[in-house]
Amino acid sequence: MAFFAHQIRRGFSSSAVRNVVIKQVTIIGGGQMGAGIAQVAASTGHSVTLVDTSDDILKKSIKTIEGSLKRVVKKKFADKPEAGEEFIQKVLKNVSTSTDAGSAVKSSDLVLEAIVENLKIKQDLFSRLDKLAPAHTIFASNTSSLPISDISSTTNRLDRFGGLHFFNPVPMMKLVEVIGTSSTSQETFDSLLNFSKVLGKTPVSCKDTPGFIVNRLFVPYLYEAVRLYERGHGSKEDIDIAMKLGVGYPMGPFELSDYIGLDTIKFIMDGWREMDPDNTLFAPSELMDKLVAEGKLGKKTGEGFYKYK
Ligand SMILES: C[C@H](O)CC(=O)SCCNC(=O)CCNC(=O)[C@H](O)C(C)(C)COP(=O)(O)OP(=O)(O)OC[C@H]1O[C@@H](n2cnc3c(N)ncnc32)[C@H](O)[C@@H]1OP(=O)(O)O
Ligand SMILES: NC(=O)c1ccc[n+]([C@@H]2O[C@H](COP(=O)([O-])OP(=O)(O)OC[C@H]3O[C@@H](n4cnc5c(N)ncnc54)[C@H](O)[C@@H]3O)[C@@H](O)[C@H]2O)c1
Repeated sequence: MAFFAHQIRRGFSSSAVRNVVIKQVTIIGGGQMGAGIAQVAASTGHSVTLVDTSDDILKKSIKTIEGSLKRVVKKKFADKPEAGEEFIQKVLKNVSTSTDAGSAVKSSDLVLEAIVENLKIKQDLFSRLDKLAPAHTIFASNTSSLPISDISSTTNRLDRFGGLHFFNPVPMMKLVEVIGTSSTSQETFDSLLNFSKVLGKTPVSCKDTPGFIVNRLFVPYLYEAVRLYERGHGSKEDIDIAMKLGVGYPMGPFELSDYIGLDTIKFIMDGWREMDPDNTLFAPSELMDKLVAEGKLGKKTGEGFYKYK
């Protein structure tokens, strides 16, 4: 009876009664997050195909992975540089690239999407891949803020669909939020939890609620820092110093917003405000709107709250 109730809660489906051991991974989107996830998956022995829209972007993704691996081995193989170089080559061998997502998913146990934060584009991608991936393949999204149940709604594998939310920079941040919708099967959820552990991360279980755990607490904090600055209650520099030295955060809110990307943070907040316009935690910021409109998105464009050129 308990088993049955449990299956109903997670959405039982006969096609999902076993745990999938994830070996072959397709990651769609080779940007900040996709490249980082590919690196960590390849470093832990998975066979990874990284997919993006052009070979030029993918070349950049591999360069990013290489650069990050060099930082990792500098520590891990401090006394054995040759073993470090060997490790890098071994990891890079585990990563192949493709601009053809349809072919890449055909031999995948997991398809993890880290493309642009846009519901329609994510839905279209998964709807197309749903028809091409094997039945056992689990689909997951790395979305920061969109409901997983909205992204999965265009597929016929609701029981094999969940969220895997990584943190930036992926090689350094230990947390993964594993998100189950009301339709995600227990087997899929367990496979995603287990995959996160095999990557060397610590997973936490989340409901499919706005911002899951971290972003629901964290994004209003980033916005309040900007509003505090707009009210003239402190300089950007002092607010950053205060949060680093006062509560031990590794980066202040302005440094971190620039690091994540102001477009990403604004997109998250705009979406929540649309859902709940009277919630003062979701109030807009004129400065944030202005910077994003000017294309000053943070580190990735050379300027955000601070200049990086
Ligand atoms: C919005 C989304 O949905 C959710 C999110 O992702 S929210 C964002 C979450 N991320 C954070 O909060 C990041 C907060 N910042 C930090 O933890 C740290 O500042 C940081 C790890 C990014 C960098 O650390 P910091 O001490 O400031 O700088 P730095 O000295 O360059 O790096 C520290 C170590 O990390 C390593 N490192 C940093 N980035 C790395 C990367 N991308 N790859 C590999 N190694 C990296 C460095 O090599 C260095 O190693 P060392 O200690 O052996 O020298
Ligand atoms: N930046 C962060 O700190 C962070 C943290 C956690 C989660 N996320 C989420 O991860 C996702 C990716 O964010 P990012 O910061 O890596 O973005 P990014 O802009 O760095 O990378 C996105 C990549 O996806 C590619 N892409 C776009 N549409 C595609 C398609 N249809 N097929 C294949 N590739 C496509 C782009 O060319 C680009 O290389 C977003 O959903 C974001 O909300 C971001």
